[in-house]
Amino acid sequence: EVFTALSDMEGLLETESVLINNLEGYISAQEDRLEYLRKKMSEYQREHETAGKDVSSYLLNPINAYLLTKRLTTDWKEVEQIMTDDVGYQFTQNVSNFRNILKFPTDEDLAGAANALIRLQDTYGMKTEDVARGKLHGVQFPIEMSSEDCFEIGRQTYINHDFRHTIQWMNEALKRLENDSIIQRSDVLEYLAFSTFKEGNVHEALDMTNELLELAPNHQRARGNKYYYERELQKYNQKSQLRGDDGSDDVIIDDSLEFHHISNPNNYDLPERKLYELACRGELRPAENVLAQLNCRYTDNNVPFLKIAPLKIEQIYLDPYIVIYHDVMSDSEIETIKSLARPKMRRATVQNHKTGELETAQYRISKSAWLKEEDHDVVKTVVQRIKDMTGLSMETAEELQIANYGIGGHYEPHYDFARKEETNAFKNHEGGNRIATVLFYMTDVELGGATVFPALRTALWPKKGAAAFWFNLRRSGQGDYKTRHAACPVIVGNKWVSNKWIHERGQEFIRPCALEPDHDMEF
Ligand SMILES: O=C(O)CCC(=O)C(=O)O
Ligand SMILES: [Fe+2]
Repeated sequence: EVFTALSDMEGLLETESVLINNLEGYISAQEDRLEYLRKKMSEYQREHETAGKDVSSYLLNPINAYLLTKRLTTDWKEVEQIMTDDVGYQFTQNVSNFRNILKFPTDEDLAGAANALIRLQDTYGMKTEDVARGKLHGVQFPIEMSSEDCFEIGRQTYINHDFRHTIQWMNEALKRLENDSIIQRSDVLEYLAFSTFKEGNVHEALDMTNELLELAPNHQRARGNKYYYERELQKYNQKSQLRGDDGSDDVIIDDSLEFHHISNPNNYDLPERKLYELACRGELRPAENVLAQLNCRYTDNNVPFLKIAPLKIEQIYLDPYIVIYHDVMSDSEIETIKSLARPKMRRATVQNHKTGELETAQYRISKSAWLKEEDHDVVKTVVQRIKDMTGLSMETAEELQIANYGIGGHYEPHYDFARKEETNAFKNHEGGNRIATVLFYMTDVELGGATVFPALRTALWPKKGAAAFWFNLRRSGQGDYKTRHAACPVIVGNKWVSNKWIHERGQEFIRPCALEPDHDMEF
């Protein structure tokens, strides 16, 4: 699939330009053909008119007699031939050939891309109307979706049984419907009515179905539905008469409600999902007393090389310890790493908690690749730099992982360390658990795509050349549950990151563990 990484979607524009050229060729072949027929027609018309002025004398001339006969035999056969000629054949043949040599998205890609839009809408609380008008998270882009575009998203959410979004998108499709639209008002109404019913509003579903039946009186499914909705309403009314109310209020789902429901960011008891969303939107910050202790500084870690170019460290959080190192990967290193990774990129997998198997999942959408130090000197240099930055041993660290996120690409809240209950935990990894994570940002991201720590109310915004570093384990060796973090969906931009997971073994004398469990010392 191509939708999981932006780097893979670039080829699609090339495909499109080839298809446009082919269509252009087809149209001009058709035009040539019509042009030829039009010329023939006026010739015949002219002759025919001349003949019609004086029929008998026209035919008295043997040449005219011959020409008329010829027109009605060979000439008309030729016209017939041209009319039945399959000009399209060569061009459709071309398209079949393109399918073998050019990159095409699949139905799965279409579903993935539509789901990505819905995910963005939910995470960032964007109104359907705004998205359809090209307004994303407050930024206006020169895009206007057509009725068909909205209908297609609605169809996708319908397939996913997501009736709430189906209603929203079908309503947008309805608003945009024009006389020359490919889809019919009745098509939209059918989806809209059924989803409205599924969301509990039977009255409205019935009204829509009646409207649909006015447009298409013989619509069999609509007739069936109408009967069904009426029966449902009857049953409901009978029940409410028994209860003694007037039965006129069925459940109304107001989809505008969710957008007016604003979580108060100062509420410290929000569920993780809300914290995650607010952090992704840039609406959360740590408490003042946490922020007050932070600083930015230069350090050389006593590494000779860093004395010349000291590290710029920005503290983000103290417990757990999270920092950003600025300017630790150069543009040329980034380019080299991207080109080494590109041919190896595969859809990112996650480990199944129970079976330990690697599998793809909706909650992690990106493509990734692994690079070894032997692959290129630049990888070796970068790993050495991580060692200098962190002072930690790279002996038991994993290879460098490179990831690219597509539109809507994300990684929902997770821990980088393995938990005790996990079957195939890194506990079995000879290097022990993942003590720390280094995450290099290899691009800026125009909109969205932050790395967030919901429990810490903290968001890190991708900045090309910078790297985030945090400890996943407490000094006791126990996993630090406050390090749960996520990659927010990318709204606009191409997010490339690379990370190095550093393991416990080899760090014993560098970051000694505390004697008492969970009693943390200053780092
Ligand atoms: O890409 C990000 O911002 C975070 C990625 C991450 O957490 C991971 O790959 O484990
Ligand atoms: Fe992670």
